[in-house]
Amino acid sequence: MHIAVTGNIGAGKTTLTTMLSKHYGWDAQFEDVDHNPYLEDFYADMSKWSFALQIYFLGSRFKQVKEIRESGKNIIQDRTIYEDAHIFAENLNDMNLLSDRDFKNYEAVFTLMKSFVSAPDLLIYLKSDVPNLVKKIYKRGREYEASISIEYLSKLNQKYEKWISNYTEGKLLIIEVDDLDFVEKPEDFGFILEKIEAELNGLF
Ligand SMILES: Nc1ncnc2c1ncn2[C@@H]1O[C@H](COP(=O)(O)OP(=O)(O)O)[C@@H](O)[C@H]1O
Ligand SMILES: Nc1ncnc2c1ncn2[C@H]1C[C@H](O)[C@@H](COP(=O)(O)O)O1
Repeated sequence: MHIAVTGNIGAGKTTLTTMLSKHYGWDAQFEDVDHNPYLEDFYADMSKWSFALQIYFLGSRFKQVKEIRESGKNIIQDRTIYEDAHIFAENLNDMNLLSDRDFKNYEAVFTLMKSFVSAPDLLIYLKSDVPNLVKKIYKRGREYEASISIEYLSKLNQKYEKWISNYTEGKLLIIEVDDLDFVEKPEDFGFILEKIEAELNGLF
């Protein structure tokens, strides 16, 4: 079984992925953030580094897709390859931080890769509003993310809403996380587990 957790920066994907992986004993796959050679430079100068960063994330996410296909294990994945293309790359192009020429080049590679990608059995979307995202990004305290603007987060949120409302590739569970503290409150984590198990009824 392949479950993926999706959502904007700071929504709680990594935290929930870690908790679910421990709870169910599933393998977890995380984004390449700490060893990412472009992320810090990207936040310092988005226009200069956007193409290099997108290609890097695309490659690392495709490697994960391949591992998921080959492992035959139950896996929970922190963010999907779809988000790189439909949320981040598209938004950078809209904001003129990724040129049309580079975006077309990127899309051609993504389209090729997509034919090898299977959708997760369940996609869990952590929906959050921008003030809460800002709070959580601040709480996490990665220095290079201090430059993330409200405008950038809002545009990403709009892209998420559009993408999720058209998502038909597999089962989808939307969880509004702003009033949930699944880190400190076991009952909030229990609420999420109940929702997941209802969606996966029969597969457990
Ligand atoms: N529901 C929640 N309640 C309380 N704190 C949370 C919640 N979700 C995430 N956090 C905290 O917010 C920060 C960002 O969460 P993280 O899992 O890194 O988000 P993401 O992977 O989506 O960017 C972390 O410090 C995490 O502990
Ligand atoms: N495809 C991407 N383009 C730009 N930035 C990205 C992409 N994928 C992830 N990121 C950034 C956003 C955050 O700063 C870090 C980690 O993501 P998070 O949502 O906090 O798990 O990488």
